[in-house]
Amino acid sequence: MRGDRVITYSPAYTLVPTYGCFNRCSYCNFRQDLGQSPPLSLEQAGQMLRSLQPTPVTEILILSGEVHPHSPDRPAWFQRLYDLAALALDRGFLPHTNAGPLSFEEMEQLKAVNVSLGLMVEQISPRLQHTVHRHAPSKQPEVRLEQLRWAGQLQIPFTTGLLLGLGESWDDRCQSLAAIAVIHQQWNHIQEVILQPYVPGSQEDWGNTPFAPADLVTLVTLAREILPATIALQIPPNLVSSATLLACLGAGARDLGGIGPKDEVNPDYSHGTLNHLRQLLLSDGWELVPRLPVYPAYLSWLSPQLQDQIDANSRSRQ
Ligand SMILES: O=c1nc2n(C[C@H](O)[C@H](O)[C@H](O)CO)c3cc(O)ccc3cc-2c(=O)[nH]1
Ligand SMILES: C[C@H]1O[C@@H](n2cnc3c(N)ncnc32)[C@H](O)[C@@H]1O
Ligand code: MET
Ligand code: SF4
Repeated sequence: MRGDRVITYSPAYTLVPTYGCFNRCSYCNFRQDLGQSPPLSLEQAGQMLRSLQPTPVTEILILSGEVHPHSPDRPAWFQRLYDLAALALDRGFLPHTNAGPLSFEEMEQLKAVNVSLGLMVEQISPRLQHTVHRHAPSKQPEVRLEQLRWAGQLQIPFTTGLLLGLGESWDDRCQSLAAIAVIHQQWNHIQEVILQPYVPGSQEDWGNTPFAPADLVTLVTLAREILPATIALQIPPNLVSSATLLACLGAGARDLGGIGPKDEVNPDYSHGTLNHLRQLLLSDGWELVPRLPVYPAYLSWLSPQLQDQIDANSRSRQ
Protein backbone atom coordinates (compact mmCIF):
# COMPACT_ATOMS: atom_id res chain seq x y z
CA MET A 1 0.00 0.00 0.00
CA ARG A 2 3.02 2.29 0.50
CA GLY A 3 4.20 4.55 -2.27
CA ASP A 4 1.59 6.57 -4.09
CA ARG A 5 -1.15 5.97 -1.47
CA VAL A 6 0.67 7.77 1.37
CA ILE A 7 -0.65 10.95 2.99
CA THR A 8 1.59 12.74 5.50
CA TYR A 9 1.04 14.91 8.59
CA SER A 10 3.35 16.45 11.16
CA PRO A 11 2.75 15.64 14.85
CA ALA A 12 2.97 19.22 16.13
CA TYR A 13 2.46 21.52 19.08
CA THR A 14 2.07 25.28 18.65
CA LEU A 15 3.88 27.80 20.86
CA VAL A 16 2.65 31.39 20.63
CA PRO A 17 5.34 33.94 21.65
CA THR A 18 2.66 36.65 21.61
CA TYR A 19 -0.85 37.16 20.27
CA GLY A 20 -0.13 40.90 20.11
CA CYS A 21 -0.09 42.13 16.50
CA PHE A 22 0.26 45.53 14.84
CA ASN A 23 -1.73 44.32 11.81
CA ARG A 24 -5.48 43.94 11.83
CA CYS A 25 -6.49 41.39 9.19
CA SER A 26 -10.32 41.37 9.07
CA TYR A 27 -10.54 37.57 9.22
CA CYS A 28 -8.12 37.04 12.12
CA ASN A 29 -9.22 35.01 15.17
CA PHE A 30 -5.76 35.07 16.73
CA ARG A 31 -4.57 38.63 17.30
CA GLN A 32 -4.84 40.85 20.36
CA ASP A 33 -3.94 44.52 20.56
CA LEU A 34 -0.28 45.20 21.25
CA GLY A 35 0.38 45.25 24.98
CA GLN A 36 -2.71 43.14 25.76
CA SER A 37 -1.01 39.75 25.36
CA PRO A 38 1.64 38.85 27.94
CA PRO A 39 4.57 37.27 26.06
CA LEU A 40 5.20 33.55 26.54
CA SER A 41 8.09 33.21 28.99
CA LEU A 42 10.91 30.72 28.47
CA GLU A 43 9.94 29.12 31.80
CA GLN A 44 6.36 28.51 30.63
CA ALA A 45 7.61 27.20 27.29
CA GLY A 46 10.14 24.95 29.06
CA GLN A 47 7.41 23.40 31.21
CA MET A 48 5.20 22.79 28.20
CA LEU A 49 8.06 21.21 26.26
CA ARG A 50 8.87 18.93 29.17
CA SER A 51 5.27 17.70 29.22
CA LEU A 52 5.49 16.98 25.46
CA GLN A 53 8.66 14.90 25.71
CA PRO A 54 6.93 11.54 26.23
CA THR A 55 4.50 12.21 23.34
CA PRO A 56 4.94 11.61 19.59
CA VAL A 57 5.22 15.39 18.93
CA THR A 58 8.27 16.27 16.79
CA GLU A 59 7.41 19.74 15.39
CA ILE A 60 7.18 22.87 17.49
CA LEU A 61 5.29 25.42 15.38
CA ILE A 62 6.19 28.92 16.58
CA LEU A 63 3.33 31.12 15.41
CA SER A 64 3.28 34.76 16.36
CA GLY A 65 1.59 38.11 16.25
CA GLU A 66 3.87 40.79 14.85
CA VAL A 67 5.71 43.91 16.04
CA HIS A 68 6.31 46.65 13.43
CA PRO A 69 9.75 46.28 11.76
CA HIS A 70 10.80 49.75 12.99
CA SER A 71 9.34 49.55 16.49
CA PRO A 72 11.78 49.85 19.40
CA ASP A 73 10.15 46.64 20.69
CA ARG A 74 11.20 44.65 17.61
CA PRO A 75 14.61 43.42 18.91
CA ALA A 76 13.12 41.96 22.12
CA TRP A 77 10.27 40.38 20.13
CA PHE A 78 12.78 38.80 17.73
CA GLN A 79 15.05 37.61 20.54
CA ARG A 80 12.10 35.70 22.06
CA LEU A 81 11.39 33.99 18.71
CA TYR A 82 15.03 32.97 18.58
CA ASP A 83 15.20 31.83 22.21
CA LEU A 84 11.99 29.79 21.97
CA ALA A 85 13.25 27.95 18.88
CA ALA A 86 16.65 27.35 20.53
CA LEU A 87 14.93 26.01 23.64
CA ALA A 88 12.68 23.68 21.62
CA LEU A 89 15.75 22.37 19.78
CA ASP A 90 17.61 21.88 23.03
CA ARG A 91 14.71 19.77 24.32
CA GLY A 92 14.81 17.50 21.29
CA PHE A 93 12.08 19.06 19.09
CA LEU A 94 12.27 20.45 15.54
CA PRO A 95 11.10 24.09 15.28
CA HIS A 96 9.23 25.68 12.36
CA THR A 97 8.57 29.42 12.75
CA ASN A 98 5.90 31.53 11.05
CA ALA A 99 5.97 35.01 12.56
CA GLY A 100 5.15 37.20 9.56
CA PRO A 101 7.70 39.04 7.41
CA LEU A 102 11.30 39.09 8.71
CA SER A 103 14.31 41.19 7.74
CA PHE A 104 16.98 39.33 5.74
CA GLU A 105 19.21 39.27 8.84
CA GLU A 106 16.39 37.99 11.07
CA MET A 107 15.67 35.22 8.59
CA GLU A 108 19.33 34.29 8.44
CA GLN A 109 19.50 34.05 12.25
CA LEU A 110 16.34 31.94 12.50
CA LYS A 111 17.75 29.52 9.93
CA ALA A 112 20.25 28.39 12.61
CA VAL A 113 17.49 27.27 15.03
CA ASN A 114 14.66 26.17 12.70
CA VAL A 115 14.48 23.22 10.31
CA SER A 116 12.11 25.22 8.06
CA LEU A 117 10.34 28.57 8.04
CA GLY A 118 6.94 29.59 6.73
CA LEU A 119 4.94 32.53 5.49
CA MET A 120 1.69 32.42 3.56
CA VAL A 121 1.60 34.42 0.33
CA GLU A 122 -2.19 34.42 0.92
CA GLN A 123 -3.05 36.28 -2.34
CA ILE A 124 -0.93 38.56 -4.50
CA SER A 125 -3.86 40.72 -5.61
CA PRO A 126 -3.17 44.32 -4.49
CA ARG A 127 -6.95 44.93 -4.29
CA LEU A 128 -7.09 43.16 -0.91
CA GLN A 129 -5.00 45.99 0.58
CA HIS A 130 -8.19 48.07 0.29
CA THR A 131 -10.46 45.45 1.88
CA VAL A 132 -9.47 42.70 4.39
CA HIS A 133 -5.85 43.94 4.53
CA ARG A 134 -6.66 47.65 4.83
CA HIS A 135 -5.00 47.68 8.26
CA ALA A 136 -2.34 45.04 7.56
CA PRO A 137 0.87 46.44 6.04
CA SER A 138 2.56 43.03 6.49
CA LYS A 139 0.21 41.61 3.87
CA GLN A 140 1.51 43.72 0.97
CA PRO A 141 2.03 41.22 -1.86
CA GLU A 142 5.52 42.48 -2.73
CA VAL A 143 6.66 42.12 0.90
CA ARG A 144 5.43 38.49 0.95
CA LEU A 145 7.04 37.57 -2.37
CA GLU A 146 10.32 39.15 -1.27
CA GLN A 147 10.27 36.82 1.77
CA LEU A 148 10.05 33.82 -0.54
CA ARG A 149 13.02 35.11 -2.56
CA TRP A 150 15.13 35.72 0.54
CA ALA A 151 14.34 32.25 1.87
CA GLY A 152 15.54 30.88 -1.47
CA GLN A 153 18.76 32.89 -1.36
CA LEU A 154 19.40 31.64 2.18
CA GLN A 155 18.56 28.01 1.26
CA ILE A 156 15.81 27.74 3.85
CA PRO A 157 13.25 24.94 3.29
CA PHE A 158 10.04 26.92 3.07
CA THR A 159 6.29 26.48 3.58
CA THR A 160 3.89 28.91 1.97
CA GLY A 161 0.35 28.89 0.73
CA LEU A 162 -2.84 30.66 -0.25
CA LEU A 163 -5.58 31.87 2.03
CA LEU A 164 -8.84 31.40 0.12
CA GLY A 165 -12.14 33.22 0.35
CA LEU A 166 -10.84 36.74 0.98
CA GLY A 167 -12.68 38.20 -2.02
CA GLU A 168 -10.17 37.09 -4.67
CA SER A 169 -11.05 35.92 -8.19
CA TRP A 170 -10.05 32.65 -9.90
CA ASP A 171 -7.53 34.63 -11.89
CA ASP A 172 -6.05 36.01 -8.64
CA ARG A 173 -5.68 32.47 -7.26
CA CYS A 174 -3.93 31.19 -10.37
CA GLN A 175 -1.64 34.22 -10.43
CA SER A 176 -0.71 33.69 -6.77
CA LEU A 177 0.17 30.05 -7.49
CA ALA A 178 2.11 31.05 -10.62
CA ALA A 179 4.11 33.61 -8.61
CA ILE A 180 5.11 30.88 -6.13
CA ALA A 181 6.06 28.56 -9.01
CA VAL A 182 8.27 31.22 -10.64
CA ILE A 183 10.18 31.94 -7.43
CA HIS A 184 10.55 28.22 -6.68
CA GLN A 185 12.01 27.69 -10.15
CA GLN A 186 15.00 29.84 -9.19
CA TRP A 187 15.84 28.27 -5.79
CA ASN A 188 13.89 24.97 -5.45
CA HIS A 189 13.14 25.72 -1.80
CA ILE A 190 9.34 25.50 -1.48
CA GLN A 191 8.60 22.19 0.21
CA GLU A 192 4.84 22.57 0.53
CA VAL A 193 1.97 24.87 -0.38
CA ILE A 194 -0.99 25.12 2.00
CA LEU A 195 -4.43 25.67 0.49
CA GLN A 196 -6.12 27.22 3.50
CA PRO A 197 -9.85 27.93 3.19
CA TYR A 198 -11.25 30.85 5.15
CA VAL A 199 -13.86 29.62 7.63
CA PRO A 200 -15.63 32.04 9.98
CA GLY A 201 -14.57 32.06 13.62
CA SER A 202 -15.93 33.49 16.86
CA GLN A 203 -13.10 35.97 17.53
CA GLU A 204 -13.23 38.00 14.30
CA ASP A 205 -15.40 40.96 13.21
CA TRP A 206 -15.60 39.96 9.56
CA GLY A 207 -17.77 36.82 9.57
CA ASN A 208 -17.80 36.23 5.82
CA THR A 209 -19.18 33.08 4.18
CA PRO A 210 -16.85 30.06 4.26
CA PHE A 211 -14.84 29.21 1.14
CA ALA A 212 -16.90 26.81 -1.01
CA PRO A 213 -15.72 23.17 -0.62
CA ALA A 214 -16.20 22.39 -4.33
CA ASP A 215 -13.93 25.32 -5.20
CA LEU A 216 -11.21 23.93 -2.92
CA VAL A 217 -11.23 20.65 -4.87
CA THR A 218 -11.04 22.57 -8.16
CA LEU A 219 -8.15 24.60 -6.80
CA VAL A 220 -6.21 21.45 -5.82
CA THR A 221 -6.51 20.33 -9.44
CA LEU A 222 -5.35 23.73 -10.73
CA ALA A 223 -2.49 23.91 -8.21
CA ARG A 224 -1.30 20.46 -9.31
CA GLU A 225 -1.09 21.82 -12.87
CA ILE A 226 0.63 25.10 -11.95
CA LEU A 227 3.14 23.89 -9.33
CA PRO A 228 5.96 21.36 -9.88
CA ALA A 229 5.20 17.82 -8.67
CA THR A 230 7.89 17.98 -5.94
CA ILE A 231 5.89 20.58 -3.96
CA ALA A 232 3.39 18.88 -1.63
CA LEU A 233 -0.11 20.34 -1.41
CA GLN A 234 -1.38 20.65 2.16
CA ILE A 235 -5.05 20.76 3.20
CA PRO A 236 -5.95 21.48 6.85
CA PRO A 237 -8.30 18.60 7.70
CA ASN A 238 -10.07 20.47 10.52
CA LEU A 239 -11.40 23.13 8.14
CA VAL A 240 -13.11 20.82 5.64
CA SER A 241 -15.68 18.01 5.76
CA SER A 242 -14.60 14.38 5.44
CA ALA A 243 -16.03 14.22 1.91
CA THR A 244 -14.16 17.36 0.84
CA LEU A 245 -10.92 16.10 2.37
CA LEU A 246 -11.14 12.83 0.45
CA ALA A 247 -12.00 14.71 -2.75
CA CYS A 248 -8.95 16.97 -2.25
CA LEU A 249 -6.71 13.91 -1.81
CA GLY A 250 -8.22 12.42 -4.95
CA ALA A 251 -7.32 15.66 -6.78
CA GLY A 252 -3.68 15.55 -5.65
CA ALA A 253 -3.31 16.94 -2.10
CA ARG A 254 -0.80 14.80 -0.15
CA ASP A 255 -0.33 16.39 3.27
CA LEU A 256 -2.47 17.39 6.26
CA GLY A 257 0.02 19.76 7.94
CA GLY A 258 0.67 20.07 11.62
CA ILE A 259 -1.80 18.17 13.78
CA GLY A 260 -1.96 18.98 17.46
CA PRO A 261 -4.33 19.66 20.36
CA LYS A 262 -5.25 23.21 19.27
CA ASP A 263 -5.27 25.00 15.93
CA GLU A 264 -4.28 28.45 17.16
CA VAL A 265 -5.27 30.14 13.88
CA ASN A 266 -8.76 28.62 13.85
CA PRO A 267 -9.44 27.87 17.53
CA ASP A 268 -13.12 27.07 16.83
CA TYR A 269 -12.12 24.09 14.67
CA SER A 270 -10.28 21.41 16.57
CA HIS A 271 -8.56 18.47 14.92
CA GLY A 272 -10.39 15.18 15.40
CA THR A 273 -8.41 12.26 16.77
CA LEU A 274 -5.63 10.86 14.64
CA ASN A 275 -7.34 7.50 14.78
CA HIS A 276 -10.48 8.94 13.26
CA LEU A 277 -8.47 10.59 10.47
CA ARG A 278 -6.50 7.39 9.89
CA GLN A 279 -9.72 5.39 9.53
CA LEU A 280 -11.28 7.95 7.21
CA LEU A 281 -8.25 7.90 4.92
CA LEU A 282 -8.08 4.12 5.03
CA SER A 283 -11.69 3.95 3.79
CA ASP A 284 -10.39 5.45 0.53
CA GLY A 285 -7.18 3.38 0.49
CA TRP A 286 -4.81 6.08 1.87
CA GLU A 287 -2.19 5.44 4.52
CA LEU A 288 -1.60 8.25 7.04
CA VAL A 289 2.11 8.59 7.91
CA PRO A 290 3.93 11.08 10.19
CA ARG A 291 6.64 13.32 8.73
CA LEU A 292 9.12 15.90 10.01
CA PRO A 293 8.65 19.68 9.56
CA VAL A 294 11.50 19.53 7.02
CA TYR A 295 10.96 17.43 3.90
CA PRO A 296 13.66 14.79 3.19
CA ALA A 297 14.97 16.50 0.04
CA TYR A 298 16.17 19.48 2.10
CA LEU A 299 18.12 17.79 4.90
CA SER A 300 21.47 18.67 3.29
CA TRP A 301 20.61 22.40 3.50
CA LEU A 302 20.56 22.31 7.30
CA SER A 303 23.56 23.05 9.51
CA PRO A 304 25.50 20.00 10.79
CA GLN A 305 24.03 20.71 14.25
CA LEU A 306 20.45 20.56 12.97
CA GLN A 307 21.21 17.43 10.96
CA ASP A 308 22.61 15.78 14.10
CA GLN A 309 19.48 16.75 15.97
CA ILE A 310 17.30 15.13 13.31
CA ASP A 311 19.37 11.94 13.48
CA ALA A 312 19.05 11.88 17.27
CA ASN A 313 15.33 12.58 16.99
CA SER A 314 14.67 9.69 14.63
CA ARG A 315 16.80 7.31 16.76
CA SER A 316 14.92 8.20 19.97
CA ARG A 317 11.57 7.66 18.29
CA GLN A 318 12.26 4.33 16.63
O1 LIG B 1 -2.02 24.08 12.87
C1 LIG B 1 -1.75 24.89 11.98
N1 LIG B 1 -0.56 24.86 11.38
C2 LIG B 1 -0.22 25.76 10.45
N2 LIG B 1 1.03 25.74 9.89
C3 LIG B 1 1.96 24.64 10.18
C4 LIG B 1 1.90 23.59 9.10
O2 LIG B 1 0.68 22.91 9.18
C5 LIG B 1 3.06 22.58 9.22
O3 LIG B 1 3.07 22.06 10.51
C6 LIG B 1 4.39 23.23 8.90
O4 LIG B 1 4.28 23.86 7.67
C7 LIG B 1 5.55 22.22 8.84
O5 LIG B 1 5.57 21.50 7.67
C8 LIG B 1 1.44 26.78 9.05
C9 LIG B 1 2.75 26.87 8.64
C10 LIG B 1 3.14 27.90 7.84
O6 LIG B 1 4.41 28.03 7.50
C11 LIG B 1 2.21 28.85 7.39
C12 LIG B 1 0.89 28.76 7.79
C13 LIG B 1 0.48 27.74 8.62
C14 LIG B 1 -0.84 27.67 9.07
C15 LIG B 1 -1.16 26.73 10.03
C16 LIG B 1 -2.46 26.72 10.65
O7 LIG B 1 -3.33 27.49 10.35
N3 LIG B 1 -2.70 25.80 11.61
C1 LIG C 1 -0.81 31.42 9.81
C2 LIG C 1 -1.64 31.79 8.64
O1 LIG C 1 -3.01 31.48 8.89
C3 LIG C 1 -3.81 32.22 7.98
N1 LIG C 1 -5.05 32.65 8.64
C4 LIG C 1 -5.24 33.70 9.46
N2 LIG C 1 -6.53 33.77 9.82
C5 LIG C 1 -7.17 32.76 9.22
C6 LIG C 1 -8.53 32.30 9.19
N3 LIG C 1 -9.52 32.91 9.86
N4 LIG C 1 -8.82 31.20 8.45
C7 LIG C 1 -7.86 30.57 7.78
N5 LIG C 1 -6.56 30.94 7.78
C8 LIG C 1 -6.23 32.03 8.47
C9 LIG C 1 -2.96 33.39 7.51
O2 LIG C 1 -2.70 33.22 6.15
C10 LIG C 1 -1.68 33.27 8.29
O3 LIG C 1 -0.56 33.64 7.54
N1 MET D 1 1.07 36.91 11.75
C1 MET D 1 1.55 35.91 10.87
C2 MET D 1 0.87 36.02 9.52
O1 MET D 1 -0.26 36.45 9.41
C3 MET D 1 1.41 34.51 11.41
C4 MET D 1 0.28 34.24 12.33
S1 MET D 1 -1.30 34.64 11.69
C5 MET D 1 -2.35 34.04 12.89
O2 MET D 1 1.48 35.70 8.52
S1 SF4 E 1 -3.43 37.10 10.50
FE1 SF4 E 1 -1.34 37.34 11.39
S2 SF4 E 1 -0.79 39.42 10.66
FE2 SF4 E 1 -3.01 39.30 10.43
S3 SF4 E 1 -3.80 40.18 12.35
FE3 SF4 E 1 -3.70 37.94 12.59
S4 SF4 E 1 -1.74 37.62 13.60
FE4 SF4 E 1 -1.66 39.65 12.72
